Amino acid sequence: MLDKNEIYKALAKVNDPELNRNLAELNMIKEVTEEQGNINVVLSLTVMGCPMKNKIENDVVDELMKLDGAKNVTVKFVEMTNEEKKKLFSDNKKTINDFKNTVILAIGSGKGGVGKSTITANISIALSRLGFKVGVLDADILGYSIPQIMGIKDQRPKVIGENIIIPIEKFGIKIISMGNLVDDEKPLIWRGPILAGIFTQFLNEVSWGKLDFLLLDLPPGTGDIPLSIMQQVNDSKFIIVTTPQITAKDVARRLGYMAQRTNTKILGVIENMSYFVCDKCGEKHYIFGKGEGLNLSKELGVDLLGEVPLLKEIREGSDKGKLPILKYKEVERIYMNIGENIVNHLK
Ligand SMILES: Nc1ncnc2c1ncn2[C@@H]1O[C@H](COP(=O)(O)OP(=O)(O)OP(=O)(O)O)[C@@H](O)[C@H]1O
Repeated sequence: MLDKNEIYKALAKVNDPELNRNLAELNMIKEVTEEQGNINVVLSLTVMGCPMKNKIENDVVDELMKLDGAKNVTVKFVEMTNEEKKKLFSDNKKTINDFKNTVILAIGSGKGGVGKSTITANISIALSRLGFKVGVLDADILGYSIPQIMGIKDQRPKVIGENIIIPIEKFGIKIISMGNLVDDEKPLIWRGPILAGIFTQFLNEVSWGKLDFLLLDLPPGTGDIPLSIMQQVNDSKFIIVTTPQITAKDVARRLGYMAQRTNTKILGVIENMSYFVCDKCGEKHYIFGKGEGLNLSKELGVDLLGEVPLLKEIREGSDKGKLPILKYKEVERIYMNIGENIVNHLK
């Protein structure tokens, strides 16, 4: 006869792949019986048509068959009662994510249109290529552009029960954006507190799973929303994006000071649209000015993490939902370099 505790311990090693928590934590183990090595398990699911049913079943069989004396495993599924579902969702509401081992990088710019979302999307790929599990939270709730840039405009995240959202996955990156939840044609007219609430929901009610990096694409500006985000996310690190233009740098510096006042560590500055290399003469032209990214980093006492040139391929790739890092060698080199710099600065 097998030890029941051992069976429960083995079952606790199996995760629900969507909710990223184990079967015991989710109260999914309804019944366990065992006779002469034949183990019968009854598991309760949120919905009977759960697409992860087969995966869960296989994982349970794999784990239980590892036990000494296990001869055969049968898994049956039943559906949770409404009461059980309610309890599951309310229990998991605040605790679904554990960011203990996640570096939260807030990417902000101060001035709008300097390329913060483009940089967020491309460095998510760079970090993923370096072997990290990465999520992107588009905190620019009203002015979202991540779905367009990452080519997921027509996708919708799955919602389980009342309050667990499964992020969209593209290129191995988990992504959530308001743009995938609303009708693109209609203007959004929410004010500060509602926007802050949506951000909190994105953070707590999206099932992010185990992430090494969560990138927050902040809205432009130095107002309420970036401030409330910095206050809500303990221990986030800030990356400031600017162009070499004085006006962009001045607003970026204000954002930097705001970060410092809220005790948010600034990891570094990325200068975007630094220069343009002429197709014909091959020379660098400093269209928006020169060196202000470096100046800003010095003023804030941090490093310049990289300089991204103004490239037609970057603009075209973003407009078409085709990430330029995946298509152009030169762009790949630049963003991979920034990804490596980020990692090195965290060491
Ligand atoms: N290095 C670059 N070279 C060419 N075009 C770029 C570059 N970086 C960004 N762009 C283009 O600039 C525009 C603005 O970029 P993006 O949307 O990323 O800026 P943002 O700072 O996130 O804007 P917002 O303030 O609206 O959030 C986009 O059309 C994008 O394709």
